[in-house]
Amino acid sequence: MTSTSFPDRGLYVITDGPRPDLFEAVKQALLGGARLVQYRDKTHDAQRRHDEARTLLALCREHGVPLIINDDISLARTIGADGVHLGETDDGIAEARAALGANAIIGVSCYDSLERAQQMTKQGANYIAFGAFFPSPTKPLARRAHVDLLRHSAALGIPRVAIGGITPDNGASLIAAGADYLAVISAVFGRPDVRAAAQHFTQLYFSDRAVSS
Ligand SMILES: Cc1ncc(COP(=O)(O)OP(=O)(O)O)c(N)n1
Ligand SMILES: Cc1ncsc1CCOP(=O)(O)O
Repeated sequence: MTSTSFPDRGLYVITDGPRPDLFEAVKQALLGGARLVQYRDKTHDAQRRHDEARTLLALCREHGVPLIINDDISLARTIGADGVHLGETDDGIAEARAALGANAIIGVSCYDSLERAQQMTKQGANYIAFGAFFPSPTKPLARRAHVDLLRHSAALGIPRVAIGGITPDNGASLIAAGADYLAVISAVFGRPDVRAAAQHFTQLYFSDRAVSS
């Protein structure tokens, strides 16, 4: 087992709902270089979510990669996950910090809003997420964001995550605009070779095209 720390950039993979090979898929993504994992499941009951998240945490720990729980501060606390991701309808940063402690990674969705990003940064978020930047097969009705938001939010001095319809082909433009992490569901977990898909994203961080503009 290696130690777990918050990486400074890279591929952020997010699980999405039921699949029989969930653990194998996440393992392949980790072998392909994923640097953050989020457990996102909006369908299963609490017991199943608890069991899956706990197994995923053990897997992530083996790879020294933080596990973030979507929406559910209580689940994150119960299993000792590394952090939580919060949307605008979830509990706030103060509740998450009180429950999870000073070292927890607390990420917040800011959608298309620089103002919300400023507020969340002041409140102590560890990262902010913008998007959807492209049409998302997973969340077709997701609010859309413009790539300029990544450029305009650089001065906040907080890690920035881009999400929504990201592929190896369009991801380089987001890294070039300032995205520290690319958060991806379908272009990794929807691919027949999850490890190779993750590697394609990982390579973007070493590519000449991923130079800030
Ligand atoms: C890294 C990351 N960014 C954005 C989201 C979306 O969060 P939210 O707006 O709360 O929507 P749901 O994920 O709950 O559908 C995310 N999960 N992760
Ligand atoms: C959870 C979420 N929030 C905005 S888009 C999205 C889904 C991202 O999934 P995909 O990478 O398949 O577009």
